[in-house]
Amino acid sequence: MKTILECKNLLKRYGKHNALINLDLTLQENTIYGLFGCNGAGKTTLLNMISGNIFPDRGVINVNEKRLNYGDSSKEICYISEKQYYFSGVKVIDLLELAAAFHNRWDWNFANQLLKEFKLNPQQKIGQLSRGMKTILGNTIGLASRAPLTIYDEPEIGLDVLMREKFYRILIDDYSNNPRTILLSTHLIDEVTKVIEHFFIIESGTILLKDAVENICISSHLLTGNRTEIEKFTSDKQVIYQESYGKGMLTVIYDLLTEEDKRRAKIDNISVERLSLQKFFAYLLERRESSGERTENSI
Ligand SMILES: Nc1ncnc2c1ncn2[C@@H]1O[C@H](COP(=O)(O)OP(=O)(O)OP(=O)(O)O)[C@@H](O)[C@H]1O
Repeated sequence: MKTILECKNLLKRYGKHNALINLDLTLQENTIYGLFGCNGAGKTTLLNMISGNIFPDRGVINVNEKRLNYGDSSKEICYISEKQYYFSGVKVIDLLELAAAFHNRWDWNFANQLLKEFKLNPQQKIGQLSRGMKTILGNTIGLASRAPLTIYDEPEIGLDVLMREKFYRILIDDYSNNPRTILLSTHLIDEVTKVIEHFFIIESGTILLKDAVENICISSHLLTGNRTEIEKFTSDKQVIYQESYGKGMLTVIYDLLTEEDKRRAKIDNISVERLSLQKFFAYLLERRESSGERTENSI
């Protein structure tokens, strides 16, 4: 598979604070990715950098093997951020025309279909749209651009659950007919688990974990039971989180369990549960928070 985006050793400093440090990220063609991280982890800084809005203090960004230089914004990328400011006096149709002029693969038929589907009036001024409708407008541009790399920063802001489901359904349908690379940065991890194929977790400005969603589904387990039994059981496993209560223990592992492991767990009275990606993420970061592994990245 071809690489569409490569970020190498990115550093971005704001004063003494490193918003990004030693950050490497590679995205392949025709894949949907999730980007997750706590508030202030560096997601928006990274996405702004990829889309050329800010420039790294160090490191390299290549889009389709072409280096992104200072001041460049790649036509291969459509970046939709709900934190972006749209001129309030501009009409919906004017913004779509601007986007259409920039993106070579723009599809007007699809854009008009989306306006109807989302009940967006093309003649309405952006300043008159509700918070959710502004998000829908951004999401519509991202979809109709059909850009080789489409990046959404929190595409769910202001949307009710039905609208979020509708957006993700349309995204998947359109992606299956028009494959491209999509990067979704969101806090609603469970909602995108069915949409994304791979994910990245960013913490304190660097990538903490990357994997296929499928691997998390089969490898993340929550074990509860007697402390001594759990400690024995997990001695050869990758432990993500551990918490004792009385004689009991709760442990999260990131490992495949064999049939023999499952038999042993049953005999030792250890309960085994699969974890959702969102829960796994919460335990992973909770451990780092409580053990002090999570630090302020300053050099
Ligand atoms: N313009 C700026 N000036 C100074 N510090 C900044 C600036 N932009 C971001 N930061 C800092 O960089 C760090 C990363 O911020 P960023 O907005 O990338 O996080 P995020 O992961 O997108 O967070 P959230 O989920 O809350 O949107 C934070 O500590 C933030 O305070």
